[in-house]
Amino acid sequence: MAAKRTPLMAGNWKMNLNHQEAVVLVQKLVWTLSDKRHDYAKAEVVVVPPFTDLRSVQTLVDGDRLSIKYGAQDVSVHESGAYTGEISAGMLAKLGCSYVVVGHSERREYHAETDAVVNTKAHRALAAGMTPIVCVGEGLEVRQAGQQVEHCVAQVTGSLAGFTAEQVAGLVVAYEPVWAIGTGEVATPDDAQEVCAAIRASIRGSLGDEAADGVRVLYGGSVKAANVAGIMTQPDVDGCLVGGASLQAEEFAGICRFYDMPVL
Ligand SMILES: O=C[C@H](O)COP(=O)(O)O
Repeated sequence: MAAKRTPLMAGNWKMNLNHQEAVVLVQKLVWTLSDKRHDYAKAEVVVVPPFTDLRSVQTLVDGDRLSIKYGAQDVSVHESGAYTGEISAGMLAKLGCSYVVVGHSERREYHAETDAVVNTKAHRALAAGMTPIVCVGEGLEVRQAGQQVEHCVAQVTGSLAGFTAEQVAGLVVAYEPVWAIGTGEVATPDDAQEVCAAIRASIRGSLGDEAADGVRVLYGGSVKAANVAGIMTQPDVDGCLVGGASLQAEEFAGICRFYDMPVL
């Protein structure tokens, strides 16, 4: 019998909102979810603010015993030392982060992160007690050549190297087609399912049922409250990694409550 995977809705704020704005957004989000009687068993809710906001978010979440979790957008490949500007996994764990996004396409594109770098970051996060959200996804040219499955499976294989089946069962992989990020161009539910299913199948092939049935595979790319329900009907999509729409409390709360949204 396959493990039941709790859906996960993670809001990646990217380089938006200072620490004061972060507190306001988290308060609004939690209030909206509570007003709508959000069932956290139906969707885990995570915010992923910039590093500079994390202490304020931690204070709010801990002080008010909020049910949401939070994470970081990146982590250093190094454990500690003379690496100016870097943030270590230990520092993020100390701030109470549950998750760390690694290998986002914007890091791969603007900071030339390879699968090997992403793999090291994922290991750093897990070793510090946090769950990596390992991002993969194809650009437009790859999609037009019909190579999206091979491309994403290769990224997953490289990015998850060295993890055991038991570890992978607790990880999160996010499929984000680059052509759908911030463009308003959302992949169809079938597009999302095709690649998410292929990722799970490849994990099943290499690490077995425990890893494949446990790992949560998210979709990301122009997700909104209006289109989330259709995406979430797909059997291999376990949640969403949301960018722009996570900056608005009402909109992100609607995404978290995908189970009450109409399938359009
Ligand atoms: O991390 C989030 C993704 O890049 C999606 O961003 P978006 O929802 O603004 O398209």
